[in-house]
Amino acid sequence: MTHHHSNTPSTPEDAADLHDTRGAHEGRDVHDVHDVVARVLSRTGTALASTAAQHEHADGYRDGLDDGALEREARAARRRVAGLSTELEDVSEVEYRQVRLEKVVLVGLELPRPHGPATGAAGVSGQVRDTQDADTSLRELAALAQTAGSEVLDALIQKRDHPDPATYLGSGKARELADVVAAAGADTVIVDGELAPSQRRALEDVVGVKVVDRTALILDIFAQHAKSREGKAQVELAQLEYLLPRLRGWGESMSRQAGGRVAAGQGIGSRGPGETKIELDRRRIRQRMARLRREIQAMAPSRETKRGSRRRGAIPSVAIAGYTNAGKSSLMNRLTEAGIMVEDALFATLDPTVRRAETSEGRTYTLTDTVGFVRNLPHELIEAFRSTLEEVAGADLVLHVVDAAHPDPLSQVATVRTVLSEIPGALDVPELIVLNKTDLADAVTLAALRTGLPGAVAVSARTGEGIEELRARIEQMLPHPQVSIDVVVPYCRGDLVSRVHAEGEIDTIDYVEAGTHVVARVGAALAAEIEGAAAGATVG
Ligand SMILES: Nc1nc2c(ncn2[C@@H]2O[C@H](COP(=O)(O)OP(=O)(O)OP(=O)(O)O)[C@@H](O)[C@H]2O)c(=O)[nH]1
Ligand SMILES: [Mg+2]
Repeated sequence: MTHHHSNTPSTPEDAADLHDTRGAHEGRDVHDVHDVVARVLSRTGTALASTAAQHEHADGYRDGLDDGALEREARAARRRVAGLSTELEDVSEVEYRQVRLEKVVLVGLELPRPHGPATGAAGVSGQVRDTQDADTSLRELAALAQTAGSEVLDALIQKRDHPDPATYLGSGKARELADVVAAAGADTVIVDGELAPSQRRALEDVVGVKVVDRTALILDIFAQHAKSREGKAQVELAQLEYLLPRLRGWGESMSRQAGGRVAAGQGIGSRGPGETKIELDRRRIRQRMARLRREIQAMAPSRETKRGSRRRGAIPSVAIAGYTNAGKSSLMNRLTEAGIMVEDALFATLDPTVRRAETSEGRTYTLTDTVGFVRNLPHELIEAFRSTLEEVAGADLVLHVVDAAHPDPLSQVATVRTVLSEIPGALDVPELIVLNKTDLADAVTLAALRTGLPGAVAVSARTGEGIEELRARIEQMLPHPQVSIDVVVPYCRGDLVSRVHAEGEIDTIDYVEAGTHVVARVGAALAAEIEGAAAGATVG
């Protein structure tokens, strides 16, 4: 991948370039909207109903097989089959913006840091940081594109103060991009940012191939990876949310068309005043979104119940969070010996997985793997995945996994914290930073990270290095059971003694005639149960 760096500032001609090119698109857009909206809305059922069968099927085979291997195989197959589309992928086709199996050219802007000095006197170090940042971001975009199944042919970065309102890139750079695209034989351009519908159209006009933005790319990956009913519904909701304002863009041209019809004496009274086809579509999409929201909400209670029962049983919960590809699933596998899919791809995990694990003292806790975070995570997705992300807010401890071998781990940490700050309560949960991939990270970087992130534990999920220390730190940081008991549990209630071993902290244990004499600290619920059993024994 070559980077064409350019310091060319935007020129006045960029602004002059703002000619209206919409006329050329009108026919195509109108056609697509009819097609696409019809297709979206004619789908029988939603993700919920139509994937239920597939889901049951998967459930039947779940245990005893390596989920990871099966899912990896499925994904590889999906990547090989062009045009194979599940109903969810239809939604991204709405934007005719599917990204798999395409040959792509990436383009990014190198913008001044938002909180840095505003003028050119930014200073050398500031400039260097910006260049690195643009680079890291573009490299990540390349990884995202590959994850979506496309082939990255080339990449381009332009340095600007702000995106061009008309074409995102300056017009000169856009023409350069057109040449690169033609020379490379690419069929798609992916922009490392979010494009307004008009920018996308204008840029498409210049480069002559389809243009996709970062948000659409991430949505596409999520659509490919969503597996559970809830995950699918969440992604569909996010896609419709992304689609809605873009329909409005098309709607303007369609309203003009409708206006023409009205002027020509057609269509008056056929619908309410001003009610165009697009408004009707928009309303129906909103209705569909409302239904998805209801469905997602209806799925939430089962998770609430699960969480509630864990609470009542006083089993502490630990959530794994972190940037995508940091090694969250690998760490989960290490800590639980579970077969969760690990892949060198972004967003390998979309559905929260809960497993049982034990601290160094043998205390049981639940461990939840969560969806990875990424810079500029589309807000549509944060919204749609809110209930999933709330797992983090409900946990007793967050393991924040950091890829210590990444070129810029600290900005990944900042991104993760920004996303967490959007979930009420998530920042109040105690956080343990886990510096992962120590087998790859160099010693100097690692030392710097330990200084920058005091209290962090360094591990390698791959080699197992540091895992014992991590288990010990988890033991320390989990809430400790508060109720002291000093009881004799009758031998017929061995189950209660087992629970003290799993959930509580035992000071002494010995065996007397009446039963097991336990001095320990346990949760309130277990304490009550044990007292009851002990009292019952005394009375009986
Ligand atoms: N060398 C090395 N590689 C690791 C380590 N931990 C994870 N990896 C690799 O990093 C890649 C990503 O690991 P995952 O566990 O899938 O990462 P994740 O954070 O779950 O990623 P997403 O679910 O995609 O957000 C895989 O190729 C792993 O094999 C480690 O300690 N050392
Ligand atoms: Mg994962």
